[in-house]
Amino acid sequence: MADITPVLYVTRIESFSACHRLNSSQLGEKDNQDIFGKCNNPNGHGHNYKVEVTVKGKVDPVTGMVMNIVDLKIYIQEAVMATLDHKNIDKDVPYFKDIVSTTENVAVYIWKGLEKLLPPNTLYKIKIHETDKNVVCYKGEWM
Ligand SMILES: Nc1nc2c(c(=O)[nH]1)N=C([C@H](O)[C@H](O)COP(=O)(O)OP(=O)(O)OP(=O)(O)O)CN2
Ligand SMILES: [Zn+2]
Repeated sequence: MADITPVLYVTRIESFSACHRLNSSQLGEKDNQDIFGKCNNPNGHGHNYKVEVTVKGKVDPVTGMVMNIVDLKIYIQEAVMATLDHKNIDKDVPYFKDIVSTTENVAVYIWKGLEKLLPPNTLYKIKIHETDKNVVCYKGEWM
C-alpha cells in the first residue's frame, strides 16, 4: 500500500493601507457614478486591508513544516506590502492602469504576484478583508 501523507494549510495574515477609486475606463462618467456611487469619488478613499495568504502542502518530515512562515512572510513582503502598502492602487500600481481596483481584482493581482515567488502548486487561497464587512476570496480558479 502506498504511503499516505497528510496535507495541511498554513495561513499568514498581513495588513496594508491603500487608497483607490472605483472607476472603469470602459465606462463614461455617468455610468461610473451610477455603478460605483460614493466609491467613484474623484479623490478616492482609503482602506486598511487585511490579507490572508494560505499555502497548502505536505509536512516535511524533517522540518515539520509545510513551508517556513518566515519565508512566506518574505514573499508577502515582496508581492503585497512593497507594491500596495501606503499606495494609491490606481496610480502607483501599473497593473491597475486599466483594471478597476475592486477587491476581487486586488486578490487576483496578489495571487499572480505570489504565484511567481512561491514553490509551484503551493498557493491555495488569497482572502482579502477590504473592510470588516467586505471580504473576497480567490483560489486561482478560472471559468
Ligand atoms: N464586488 C465589490 N463591490 C464593491 C467593492 C469591491 O471591491 N467589490 N468595493 C467597494 C468600495 O471600495 C467601498 O469602499 C466599500 O464601501 P462600503 O460597502 O460602503 O464599505 P463598508 O461595508 O465598510 O461600509 P458600510 O457603509 O458600513 O456598509 C464597493 N463595492
Ligand atoms: Zn474602496
